[in-house]
Amino acid sequence: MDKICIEGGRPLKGTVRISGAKNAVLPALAATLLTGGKNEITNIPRVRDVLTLVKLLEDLGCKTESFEGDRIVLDSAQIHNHKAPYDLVKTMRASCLVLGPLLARLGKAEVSLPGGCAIGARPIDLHIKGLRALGAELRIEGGYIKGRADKLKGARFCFDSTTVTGTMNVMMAAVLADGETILENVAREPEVTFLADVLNRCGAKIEGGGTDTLVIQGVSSLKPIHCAIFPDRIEAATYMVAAAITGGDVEVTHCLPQHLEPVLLKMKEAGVELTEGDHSVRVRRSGSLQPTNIITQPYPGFATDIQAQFMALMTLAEGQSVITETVFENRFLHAAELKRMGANILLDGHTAIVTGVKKLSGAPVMATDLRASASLVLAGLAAEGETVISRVYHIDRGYETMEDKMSRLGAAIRRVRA
Ligand SMILES: CC(=O)N[C@H]1[C@@H](OP(=O)(O)OP(=O)(O)OC[C@H]2O[C@@H](n3ccc(=O)[nH]c3=O)[C@H](O)[C@@H]2O)O[C@H](CO)[C@@H](O)[C@@H]1O
Ligand SMILES: C=C(OP(=O)(O)O)C(=O)O
Repeated sequence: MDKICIEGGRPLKGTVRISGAKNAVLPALAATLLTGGKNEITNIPRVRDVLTLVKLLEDLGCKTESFEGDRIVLDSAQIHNHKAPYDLVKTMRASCLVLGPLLARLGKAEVSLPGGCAIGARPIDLHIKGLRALGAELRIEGGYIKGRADKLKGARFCFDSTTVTGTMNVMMAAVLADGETILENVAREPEVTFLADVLNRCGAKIEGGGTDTLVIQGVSSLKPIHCAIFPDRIEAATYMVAAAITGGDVEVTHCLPQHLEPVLLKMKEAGVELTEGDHSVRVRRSGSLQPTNIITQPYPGFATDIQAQFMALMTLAEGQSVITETVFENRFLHAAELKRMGANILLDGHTAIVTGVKKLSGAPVMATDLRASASLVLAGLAAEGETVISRVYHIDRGYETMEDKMSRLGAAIRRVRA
């Protein structure tokens, strides 16, 4: 298994270009199952999850006509298989996004219960409830969700709590259902709104993207997708923290600051200097870091996917920060690894009390999930001495060429291949 080695203590300087959003491209790829032609998606990040989902779509019958650079042309005219097998689904949460489209397009689906980051139980009961409301018959058998739907019918459904991929799954099924569907208490993340826009440009009739209620008029077919993926807000936030934690000066370009408001606010509170452009943020820090408290929330709150990176930053603040994780019940696995580097973190249920220390020291640490891994890279960049991070396949799931981007900013970081 590959490792990443970092010699810390160098302030990062320069410009970094943000890639397309992993959590936006995955639903857009799954949505190609709903159309019956040549779909074209650009600004795709070359990350492991994308490659895995493309493989899964090919297994279902899609044909990759070309996948060069950041552009894919995927023909979904012939879908001959309705089974998403364990081997392809186990590593990635987003693979469950084929369930709604398969039911809508083929009237049947067998999808292995999804994997993804081990940050909580992550049930998919709300996906199932929503699809059942549209008339699908679903059961869990042998580790698979098995479903049939002769014809999906529009319905009114209220999610018990908000779910990002759950909203996407039910929305994708509803666009080809008979009649009107009203989905209440839906997720408002930009990735959900983007998916609704992409589908609308294919002929779907979805109103309410970005609000907590979606009203969907079913249509009989969709034209192929042509879309460009918007910038990854989590990657952007990660590089902003990299600049801040190393006391550097970095221009983060090709990003959308409006997707990052709570993070920008907290960085300012922490004493980081920010200069915002329309599609960029310059991040500088010369003074000390101040402690700040954060509470993760669904969008537009502070994203849980940035909690681990922010915790790394707060380990070096002058004082005590309280970090509360409300979205996932087990998303503090990075705390134990940060402590190996000298951080002072006390966990109490959903809360982490982080008391800033003067310095972190390089250490061997283990990546446990995607954003936890990013937080260890960030801590390693700031630490004295060498940090060796193992199990970095987690990073490869969601960050495009992270070592190259960090190296270009002046980090002493290298991958040791197994
Ligand atoms: C591929 C992708 O886009 N992943 C993102 C997506 O994950 P994902 O879509 O899995 O996250 P959800 O929004 O569904 O999860 C939110 C909470 O709802 C719970 N829940 C969810 C579904 C369900 O049927 N029942 C249930 O109880 C989950 O366990 C969790 O506690 O949104 C998360 C929250 O912003 C992000 O951290 C992930 O990066
Ligand atoms: C948790 C994440 O991914 P997944 O939902 O695929 O596990 C993430 O992107 O931070």
